[in-house]
Amino acid sequence: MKRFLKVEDIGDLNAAVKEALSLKQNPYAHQHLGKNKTIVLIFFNSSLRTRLSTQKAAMNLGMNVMVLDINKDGWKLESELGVVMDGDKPEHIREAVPVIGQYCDIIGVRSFAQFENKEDDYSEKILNQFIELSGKPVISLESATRHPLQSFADLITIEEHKTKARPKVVLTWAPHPRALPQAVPNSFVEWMKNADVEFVVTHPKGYELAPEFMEGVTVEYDQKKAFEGADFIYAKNWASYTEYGQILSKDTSWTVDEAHMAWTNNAKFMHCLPVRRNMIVTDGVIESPNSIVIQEAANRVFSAQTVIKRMLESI
Ligand SMILES: NCCC[C@H](NC(=O)CCC(=O)O)C(=O)O
Ligand SMILES: NC(=O)OP(=O)(O)O
Repeated sequence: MKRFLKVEDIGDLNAAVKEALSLKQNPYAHQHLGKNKTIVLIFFNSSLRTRLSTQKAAMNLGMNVMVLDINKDGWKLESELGVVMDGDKPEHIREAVPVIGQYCDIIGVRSFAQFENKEDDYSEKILNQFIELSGKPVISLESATRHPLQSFADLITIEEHKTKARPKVVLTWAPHPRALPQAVPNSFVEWMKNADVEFVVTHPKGYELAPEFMEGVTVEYDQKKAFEGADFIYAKNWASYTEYGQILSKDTSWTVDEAHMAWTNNAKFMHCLPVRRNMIVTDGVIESPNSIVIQEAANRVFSAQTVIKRMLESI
């Protein structure tokens, strides 16, 4: 595997989940695979889970791990061509990325949507420069449009907790004080479309996700109808795609509380975290026995470990 940016990169989903669950059973079975191999994790944005779980995954495989918070500890990077660099950015991404490539065997990069320009975000301007210029396999640690390690962990978690062959999974928008990227919902849609689940997305009007992700996906604007019969509720906020990066609603009637969960088929509650309590979800729901957010975060190690293992096997 040369890159992990989207669902197609992992191939057969059942095989991938099986491999992840086998690594979960025996995390150190391949600890010699990564000997004398180095992974560099570059963060343009904050992280708790992705940083720690990806480090842990690489360490389980015996790799050396280097992590750089590029905005805090590196030089601020210019990414435009033709700029006279007389401002606050001392280094160009076109030198920085090939240099990073000299120091490692695999690169992970986190670079969120910046909401300045929809085309720049949706063309994955930053991530693509890592692919183009590093000369090394690249793993997305959440890009402008996708968060595939999260969605892979979500799928593993659904597989572990489902009580029927084809569960109903509902992605629900929920309110938030800030404008958040569409990466997590886009990716979740992409993975659920390819999984054996009944999948419904619910959100207020104006929060339609990009058509390239939503083709063939059921949208139910009535949140109660969407929740009826659900086995998994996956909550997430995102800012508007059509009115790019705008907050159109902070309607707290969309907050997932006990009354919402009562509409479901005793559904499990999921969220990628970090989550703002009593905006996205109430204390009661996230602390209830049906909340599987910690198990979901735990599976981040095994989604990452599956991907890194496959990359090491193909180096
Ligand atoms: N990696 C998981 C989610 C990361 C990011 N959340 C955030 O930025 C939350 C920040 C806040 O709550 O202020 C997102 O939605 O894409
Ligand atoms: N879920 C997730 O990616 O968390 P972090 O942003 O903390 O890495």
